[in-house]
Amino acid sequence: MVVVPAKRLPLAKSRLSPLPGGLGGAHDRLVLALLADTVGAALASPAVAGVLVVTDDEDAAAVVTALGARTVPDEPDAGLNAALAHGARVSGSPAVAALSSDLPALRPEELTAALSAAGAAPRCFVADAQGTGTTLLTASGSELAPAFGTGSAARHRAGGALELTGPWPGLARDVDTPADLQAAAALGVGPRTAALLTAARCPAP
Ligand SMILES: Nc1nc2c(ncn2[C@@H]2O[C@H](COP(=O)(O)OP(=O)(O)OP(=O)(O)O)[C@@H](O)[C@H]2O)c(=O)[nH]1
Ligand SMILES: C=C(OP(=O)(O)O)C(=O)O
Repeated sequence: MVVVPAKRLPLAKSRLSPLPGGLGGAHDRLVLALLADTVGAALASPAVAGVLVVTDDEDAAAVVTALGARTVPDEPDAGLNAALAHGARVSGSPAVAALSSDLPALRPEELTAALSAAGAAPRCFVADAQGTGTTLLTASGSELAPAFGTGSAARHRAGGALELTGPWPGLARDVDTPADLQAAAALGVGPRTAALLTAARCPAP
């Protein structure tokens, strides 16, 4: 089971503001598109039994539910790691993966390969493109013990999780800033993010 966290849209991804060019004013729609493309790619991986999104945002919940994910309220309301631990508990699954919700360039094959590689150890993680953050943390027969946040790769490493590396540029490419969004677009993003970027380049008359 893959657990994906999502804050309320207006509060999430504050580093993405101000958005460039034609994307101005589209913050919530962009955050939702990033989430939906991430969840869509995860659901398309045959290695994924299901996706559970931990969120209190009704719009986000409606969109990911339509894609085939389950949702659960962020009952702890105590930050990202509490939300992930809650999702892992609620999932009831012995094999859980926490996946960042801002990976619009994620390809199902990348996640399939990373989850397969994760069989090598009880806890594994994939670092973000900068090498300092984490985009995927897996646990099988072990507590997830998420330690996401700035510098999380070092914490997950120090906590005994095995670092996985592979040809997974979309899995590593999290989007925190407008420059990250450009880098993701260069890799190729999922349909919802792509539609927003296209509309921003070619505004309706
Ligand atoms: N359910 C839930 N999700 C969270 C929480 N905090 C962060 N997230 C989600 O976790 C993901 C990664 O978190 P960050 O990259 O730190 O995101 P952020 O706090 O929205 O971003 P900034 O405001 O730019 O720092 C984002 O998609 C958030 O929506 C939380 O308390 N609960
Ligand atoms: C939440 C994390 O980072 P960011 O704030 O870059 O998304 C992380 O990498 O653990």
